[in-house]
Amino acid sequence: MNLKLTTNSPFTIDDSQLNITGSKSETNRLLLLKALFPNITLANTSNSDDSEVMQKALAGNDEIVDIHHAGTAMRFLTAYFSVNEGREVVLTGSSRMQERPIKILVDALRQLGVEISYEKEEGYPPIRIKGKKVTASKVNLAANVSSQYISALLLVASKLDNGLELTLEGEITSIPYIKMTLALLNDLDIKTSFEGNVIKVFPKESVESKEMVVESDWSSASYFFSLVALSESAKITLSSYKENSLQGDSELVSLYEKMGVKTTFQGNKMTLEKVAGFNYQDVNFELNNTPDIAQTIVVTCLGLGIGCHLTGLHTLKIKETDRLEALRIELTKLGANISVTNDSLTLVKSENINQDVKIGTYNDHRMAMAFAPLAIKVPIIIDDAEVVSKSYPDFWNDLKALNFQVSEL
Ligand SMILES: O=C(O)C1=C[C@@H](OP(=O)(O)O)[C@@H](O)[C@H](O)C1
Ligand SMILES: C=C(OP(=O)(O)O)C(=O)O
Repeated sequence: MNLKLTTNSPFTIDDSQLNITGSKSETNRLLLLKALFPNITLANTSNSDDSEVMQKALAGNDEIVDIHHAGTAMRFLTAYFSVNEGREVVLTGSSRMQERPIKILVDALRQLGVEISYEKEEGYPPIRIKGKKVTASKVNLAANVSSQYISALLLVASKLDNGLELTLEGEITSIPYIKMTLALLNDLDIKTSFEGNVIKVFPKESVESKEMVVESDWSSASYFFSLVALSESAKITLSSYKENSLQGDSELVSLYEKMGVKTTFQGNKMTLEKVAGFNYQDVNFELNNTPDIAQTIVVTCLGLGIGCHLTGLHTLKIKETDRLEALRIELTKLGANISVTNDSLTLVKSENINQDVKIGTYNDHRMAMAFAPLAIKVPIIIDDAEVVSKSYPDFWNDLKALNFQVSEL
């Protein structure tokens, strides 16, 4: 489905309200923890495809489990099935998922005595897992490729007889996601420690019954930070968000202050407002902690006519697509002067943006959503627009509610 996006000009948003679905990251952690500790209950869970496949995989008893494009489901379930004694599964995914490396996690689980083999290519899904009782408790693994390998081990650790001690090697990437995992374990009174490059999780047979309420998704909120930044004037209130969030992408507040967006909090509501008369300057951001908002930010900069230099982007090439290359190709189509390296991106400021460009989305929900706010500046076409359902199924309806004209081509 191709969608053409346009807006009135100048584009203004009066005091609009939106309720955003639960965090995909928090939800997929809590779905696994609920499988280990069935007496916890969950509220405000994500309605994303990724959480749906996670839920289905945990509820089923299939010999072949297909998690499609869901990276956290692939990684977290690899650990889950590994410690599920007596269960043998083949864990697979989309063709792109079969290009996203999992060797670091498989090697770590093999250190713990788990039997895992590759069905196709060495180092990549699909993998065959023979679950076993794990008594080993020490493991080393590289921490500079994906934090999800670490979170996967941490999530199952408390159910191991002797807990788990992880020694992380190299620079630790996407740290806020590791901290999110530990915070959720701590919420369930599971004892952990994180000192230097060593993380410990202590054994815990059972937890107190408790309702775990998922905060709405900050990565999904990023598209409204961009939309407010690009508007003539705008005020949008989003729920339900916390000022002190477990999600690293809450850094959006300070990042978008530098692009003319003021954020205030009241209870579980977050209000974004365009700052009138803002003095825009080129921006330089280090995004090692917040990789998922890189696409949002660079498109905002293009729309504002400012330059940007973004670093800490080394994980982008192994996500839903090679996001650096996808950005370079699609921004070039819009007339942008863009260059990328293995871990950075530079946009030279420009006033001109080509209109009616068809944006390729590469099976990547964030390519579709990051480029959508640019319709405030020029008419734009989004190819394969359904991809948004990976994390935010209601995205196009929410844009329509903000007076975007969204028409199917
Ligand atoms: O743990 C998580 O929920 C996630 C971790 C990040 O991946 P990396 O750790 O591979 O950067 C992020 O990109 C992804 O959207 C969700
Ligand atoms: C990279 C992402 O998710 P995953 O790694 O879970 O596929 C994302 O949502 O941007």
